[in-house]
Amino acid sequence: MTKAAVMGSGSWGTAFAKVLADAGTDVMMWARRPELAQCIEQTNENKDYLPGSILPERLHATHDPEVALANADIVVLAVPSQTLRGNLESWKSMIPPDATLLSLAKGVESETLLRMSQVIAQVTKADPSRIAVLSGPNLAREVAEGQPAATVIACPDSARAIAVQKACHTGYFRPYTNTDVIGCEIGGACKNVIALACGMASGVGLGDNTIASIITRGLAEVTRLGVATGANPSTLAGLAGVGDLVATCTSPLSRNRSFGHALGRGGSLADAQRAAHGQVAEGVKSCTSVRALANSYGVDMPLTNAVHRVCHEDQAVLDAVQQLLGRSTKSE
Ligand SMILES: NC(=O)c1ccc[n+]([C@@H]2O[C@H](COP(=O)([O-])OP(=O)(O)OC[C@H]3O[C@@H](n4cnc5c(N)ncnc54)[C@H](O)[C@@H]3O)[C@@H](O)[C@H]2O)c1
Ligand SMILES: O=P(O)(O)OC[C@H](O)CO
Repeated sequence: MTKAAVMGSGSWGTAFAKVLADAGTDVMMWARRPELAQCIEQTNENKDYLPGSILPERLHATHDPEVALANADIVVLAVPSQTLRGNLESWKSMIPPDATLLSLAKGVESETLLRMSQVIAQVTKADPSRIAVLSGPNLAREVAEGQPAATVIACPDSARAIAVQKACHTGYFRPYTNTDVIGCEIGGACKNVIALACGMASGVGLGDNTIASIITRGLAEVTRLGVATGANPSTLAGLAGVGDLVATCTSPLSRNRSFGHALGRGGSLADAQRAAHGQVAEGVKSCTSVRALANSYGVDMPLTNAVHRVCHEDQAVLDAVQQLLGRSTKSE
């Protein structure tokens, strides 16, 4: 029997732990707060992050990372991208030496501009063949409800990707394998920034033509960055690229889109943060690191730059829209 440790009990950590358990994998979830671990263990529900979703009996929770990680075949990293390094520093000595390390986080580290798989390799010294990422159109609430969804598991070692695929394949969750870790990670981190832009546009009252234009031109700039950093462009035309962009940019369930919407309605960054109820909208921080990464490769990302100006340079959304439309014309 495959054993998975899911390190992080937020919305996606919990929903993905449920997928693993539904697929027949033994799951131990780690929660940062002892009271949340106890509540999940006693009630089979994560009342803070996924209220109303009943978790399978074979899913257990603990506050002790040593207990969670013991004998794990798959270690699922389900914490925000900006805390992953610190978390791994405290967990690395407890991680079984041959476990596959699977990242769920969608971001680029602020200080180093590293993707999550690079952070994992740097901190744990694990060979990259042991490091996998999972990314796709996977809004936690829908997945927890058992609504059909597909995803991508990318790992340089195809045998490990297939083992993870088996561990999380259910009647409603369909994972595809891939070896393009870079493409999946760039797609996942950048779509959050583009979803902020879509939320901002809808917040100021703009309609579907605008949203479709942002998604399409967003995909163009994400693909430029992906190709520059070594991704296969076809990955970005797949579930981890266009698939996740469409889900995140159009769904009211997306925290990034909702956050952008609140800014577009005239709220401050602090207001939008309060409305997120402590949940992470990764694009707010990743717009800075994605912009810096793009600059370091000489890649033009006008939408990402606009999101950065609104989030961190106090530009009004309508001024950002005007600035984008005022750029010189070019071919598609
Ligand atoms: N929610 C989704 O629908 C979804 C889907 C796919 C991917 N993701 C990605 O998965 C990652 C995790 O997202 P989530 O939705 O579970 O986030 P969340 O905000 O719902 O939960 C984050 C979890 O991390 C914990 N946490 C926060 N700060 C921490 C710290 N310093 N140390 C340890 N734990 C800390 C919180 O207690 C919480 O359990 C993000 O990168 C997100 O982009 C989310
Ligand atoms: O709620 P968001 O904006 O963090 O997006 C959730 C997922 O990444 C969608 O695939």
